[in-house]
Amino acid sequence: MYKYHNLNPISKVGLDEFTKDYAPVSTPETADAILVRSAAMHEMEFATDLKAIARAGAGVNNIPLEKCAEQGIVVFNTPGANANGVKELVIAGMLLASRDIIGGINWVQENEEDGNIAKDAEKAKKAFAGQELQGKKLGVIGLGAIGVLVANAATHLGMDVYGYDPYVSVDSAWRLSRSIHHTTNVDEIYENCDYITVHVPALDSTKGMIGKDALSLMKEGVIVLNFARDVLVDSEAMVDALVAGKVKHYVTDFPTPEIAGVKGAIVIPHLGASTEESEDNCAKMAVKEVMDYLENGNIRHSVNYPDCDMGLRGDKTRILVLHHNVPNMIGQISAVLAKDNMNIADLTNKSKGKYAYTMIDVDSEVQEGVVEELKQIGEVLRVRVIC
Ligand SMILES: NC(=O)C1=CN([C@@H]2O[C@H](COP(=O)(O)OP(=O)(O)OC[C@H]3O[C@@H](n4cnc5c(N)ncnc54)[C@H](O)[C@@H]3O)[C@@H](O)[C@H]2O)C=CC1
Ligand SMILES: O=C(O)C(=O)COP(=O)(O)O
Repeated sequence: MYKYHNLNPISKVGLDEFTKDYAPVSTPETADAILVRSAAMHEMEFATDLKAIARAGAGVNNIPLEKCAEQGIVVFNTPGANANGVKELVIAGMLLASRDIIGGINWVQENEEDGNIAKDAEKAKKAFAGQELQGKKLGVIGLGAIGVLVANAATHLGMDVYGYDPYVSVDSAWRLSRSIHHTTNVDEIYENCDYITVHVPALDSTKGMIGKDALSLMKEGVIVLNFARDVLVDSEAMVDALVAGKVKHYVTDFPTPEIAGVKGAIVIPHLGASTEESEDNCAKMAVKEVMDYLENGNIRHSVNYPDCDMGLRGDKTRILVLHHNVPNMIGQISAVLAKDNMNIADLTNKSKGKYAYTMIDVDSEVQEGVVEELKQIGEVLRVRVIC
């Protein structure tokens, strides 16, 4: 029986994918796998039983990826599974920043007792007029699962869309509408666009990317949208730009004490992926990833180990070795197996950055002594045998 622990509430539709071989546990200490959304895991200590963490979502900045890799814990995410939910809220964010929908609705609520409200609304409405999206320039920074959907949708609203992503994947490039202008210089977006939306992960290289310098290049009255992570935008610089009117609206999905309440900021409490569909999609994908890893050792959509797939285990014994990506690992691993006269039926080795993964199917049982010898190989981080 495998055990899993939910660190955040996870959609039941996803959890229903677990077979009868899986049981939830109320604390993470005995879990084989943890399912998580945005809960902060950086301060957590991980028990030795823990083999996998699945982020039901995209951003993994709440998880200590390297610490997990060093402990042989594979971290998964669910790329694209909540992208449509975010895309729709970004479009809503653009509309909220373009028309004073919030001001108008507030006016109606404040005047709900007014028996003459229909007539008074016609007089009041000029205070809430706005602009249209059609014909405006939109810059999309980061053309991954979300950025591509936002860019394509915006073209259907009649926007003139510019995309920037120096690491764009082939898949994303294929999905991108041909009418989107590809730019290789992000400054072009800052200088020319009326709306700028950021869809990059929070990395050391992206933190603070929308700071004083970027803001100074932008057009007067620009609208900036951030549905990716708070740290991408330098709060102090953004508050100054809002106060000065340089940025007309900053629409963000990430409330912080610095930004909440600042005039011109439209702040949403991290609702991008909070739709039934996104929650179900993410949970289903996360559960499937966990089951395939625990039962077959296959890794798909990991963010700290290479993807590696040998299909269903069948009647073979499968040895899984998580190790550093250094020379002579396969030689040392197969030498241990050869010493014990074990026949390798199939072997796959993949690497990703500092880490690598070797999957081996053997025809015979694996003795405990062999597992111990494999663990003794320097640079091996974890050995698991499924039989
Ligand atoms: N508000 C919400 O509820 C949600 C927020 N997110 C956030 O949005 C981010 C993006 O999500 P996805 O599109 O699903 O991820 P993704 O991994 O599909 O796309 C990210 C893209 O950013 C690009 N990129 C990386 N560094 C860049 C840079 N310096 N400049 C330009 N492009 C760069 C990558 O090449 C990739 O194409 C996530 O990392 C997460 O932080 C994701 C889902 C929900
Ligand atoms: O998937 C992401 O990166 C998100 O930001 C969504 O977060 P959530 O699962 O709604 O806590």
